[in-house]
Amino acid sequence: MSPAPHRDDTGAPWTRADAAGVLVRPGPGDHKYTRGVVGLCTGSARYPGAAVLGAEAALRTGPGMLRYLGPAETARAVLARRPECVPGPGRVQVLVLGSGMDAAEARRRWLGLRHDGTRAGAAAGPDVSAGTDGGTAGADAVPVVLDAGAIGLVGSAVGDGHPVVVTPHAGELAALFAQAGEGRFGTRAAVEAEPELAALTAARRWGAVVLLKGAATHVATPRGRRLRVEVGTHWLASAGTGDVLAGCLGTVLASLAARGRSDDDALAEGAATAALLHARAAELASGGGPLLALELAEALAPAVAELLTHAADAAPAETAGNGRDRPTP
Ligand SMILES: NC(=O)C1=CN([C@@H]2O[C@H](COP(=O)(O)OP(=O)(O)OC[C@H]3O[C@@H](n4cnc5c(N)ncnc54)[C@H](OP(=O)(O)O)[C@@H]3O)[C@@H](O)[C@H]2O)[C@@H](O)CC1
Ligand SMILES: Nc1ncnc2c1ncn2[C@@H]1O[C@H](COP(=O)(O)OP(=O)(O)O)[C@@H](O)[C@H]1O
Repeated sequence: MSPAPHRDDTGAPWTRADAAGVLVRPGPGDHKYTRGVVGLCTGSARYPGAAVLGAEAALRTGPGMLRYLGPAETARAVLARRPECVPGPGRVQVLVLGSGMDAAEARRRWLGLRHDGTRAGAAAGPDVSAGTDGGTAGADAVPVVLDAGAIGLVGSAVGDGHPVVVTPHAGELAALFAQAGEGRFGTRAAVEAEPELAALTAARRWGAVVLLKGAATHVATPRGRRLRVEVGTHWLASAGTGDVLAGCLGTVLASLAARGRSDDDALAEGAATAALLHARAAELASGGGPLLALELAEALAPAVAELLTHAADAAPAETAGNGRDRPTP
């Protein structure tokens, strides 16, 4: 007999109160390294804009630090827009890989990160193998967000012991299934017809948390937990907004990892929280009309502020008992 469903097992909407429990306001005891460092390995000569969008989004969501781990020419574009970004290797709490690159380039970058990280650690490489305590690959491997060109690396990253969130749109998830020879969800139409089931099937198949993008966002874990985030506005359906989501997600997960939370439930809650921030930022940036992806990224900061204010104002009963950290006032 299957266990009785708990509240989230039905794919219930992830609410502002739920999301508010995931974010924290920095306190007097914090410094940049207690708040979470995001590593972005995104963008390419073909798609430098994706790196800029992801960096803007990660920074506007409020990390302690953002490291950019891509090639020099793309780093120049990122730094021209955001001098706050720190280029080059160093310890990170989360790695975001793949936005704005094809599968071959994502694989090359992934192999390079693994090689540097395992061989020389934080001093010489981006150190994707070591967690907050500088441990070795396996239990301490940092959480990884796999987007766009990197989605096909999910088996490799999970196999290496990384907690993984993979962020496909319907076409990318269909391609992943098709490459694995699994026909049921091998077309975009099939994924779009049953998005929640497709996300859940993928989460179980690959042992990763899946965030399936679309008109609604579906998050699923390998153990069957499902969360759903409704869109703020359909103006969000434009090029580059997925790159923004990946950056935002990196920061939310880095904050959780810095607090010692990178289990699948934490990743799923972080993913749903990033989707909710993204949806709210879209409403703020759109104001009822078209939005640009860069403006969407900028609107993440007020979306975070709004959520933290909501958390501070919420009655204790609204967030008590859900097992999550309460934000510090
Ligand atoms: N600013 C930046 O740097 C940005 C960079 N970006 C980066 O680009 C990379 C690729 O991302 P993506 O999701 O677009 O690619 P992908 O999954 O291969 O989808 C291709 C599918 O689309 C379809 N298709 C194409 N044109 C179509 C049309 N006119 N009308 C209808 N269908 C059309 C096409 O169908 P087909 O032509 O084959 O029938 C195929 O199925 C990725 O790395 C991402 O991060 C983006 O985030 C944007 C901002
Ligand atoms: N019809 C829609 N209404 C609202 N949001 C949408 C719709 N279609 C897609 N989105 C959202 O827009 C974003 C697009 O991401 P993605 O497809 O990766 O685009 P890109 O690769 O161009 O950045 C996702 O967050 C997705 O959930």
